[in-house]
Amino acid sequence: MTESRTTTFTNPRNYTFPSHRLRRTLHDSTGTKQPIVLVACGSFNPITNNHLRMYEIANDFVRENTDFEIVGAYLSPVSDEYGKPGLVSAHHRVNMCSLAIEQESSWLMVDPWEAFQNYQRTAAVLDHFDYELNMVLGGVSTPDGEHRDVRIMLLAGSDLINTMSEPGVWSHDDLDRILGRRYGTIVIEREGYNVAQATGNLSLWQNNIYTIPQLIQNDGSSTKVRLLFRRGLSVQSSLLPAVIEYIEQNNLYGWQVGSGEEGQG
Ligand SMILES: Nc1ncnc2c1ncn2[C@@H]1O[C@H](COP(=O)(O)OP(=O)(O)OP(=O)(O)O)[C@@H](O)[C@H]1O
Ligand SMILES: NC(=O)c1ccc[n+]([C@@H]2O[C@H](COP(=O)(O)O)[C@@H](O)[C@H]2O)c1
Repeated sequence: MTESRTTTFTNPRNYTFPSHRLRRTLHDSTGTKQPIVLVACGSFNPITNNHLRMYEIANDFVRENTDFEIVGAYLSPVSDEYGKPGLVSAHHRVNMCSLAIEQESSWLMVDPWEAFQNYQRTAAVLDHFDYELNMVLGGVSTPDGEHRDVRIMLLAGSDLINTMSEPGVWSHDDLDRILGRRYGTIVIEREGYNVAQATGNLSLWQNNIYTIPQLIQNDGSSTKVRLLFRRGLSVQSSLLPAVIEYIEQNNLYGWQVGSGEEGQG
């Protein structure tokens, strides 16, 4: 790769890049697979079973349809400075993500890098992963001991990719970085956001956009879960038990007059 790498980053205090579940040696012995790491950026307010399901869907898709091999996968909760109405503190959102993956997953990791500092654009987040994985850790190896750089890929729902065609939300330079040859995206169809429509204006980068139609549609969202909480209704099928317990113990998402959330959903 000839593009230059960003190498200057501000880390939160006491930050360590999580790599305990990263696979450092490829399974593939044919030499044809490209190692990739999945990174989903978002509010995770709170993390839902649908967020976790995204990784399963992507894993099946990658195995069956691509020459990629997934060596790691991360959730990257957004900074409090993102300022979305109803966003609970990064501390709670990171804790909920950690509890969820501890309980449910053997391969996902939570990276608190963007959560615990100023707002970082998604392109900068992917640059941070590229730097940590390829410059600091030195990428991964083939079974024969050959070095391979890891390709970072944004894992996203089609609603997020749809915003890439909205004027003023993403800069052309950032889109070129995220969807260019170095990175790329795996897009999971989300009800109400047809994948072809969501990616229609991004044809410049079509070779690096992998779209996955959903076999079983699921219109769940964190917004809907917050609404259920406020109304005192059951959330058992949307969240993991450890996440529900955490929310109750910390009294999150309760009805608050003037929170700006009333009536959304
Ligand atoms: N049901 C779903 N199907 C497909 N993708 C999803 C689903 N829920 C969340 N995602 C994706 O997960 C990523 C992080 O999402 P985010 O935390 O913003 O969830 P959200 O449910 O959209 O949140 P909110 O309702 O608070 O706006 C985004 O790429 C989003 O598209
Ligand atoms: N220009 C950008 O980098 C840009 C624009 C819009 C959203 N995003 C990211 O997409 C995610 C969106 O999350 P929500 O769906 O919860 O709003 C966040 O991680 C946010 O940082 C990035």
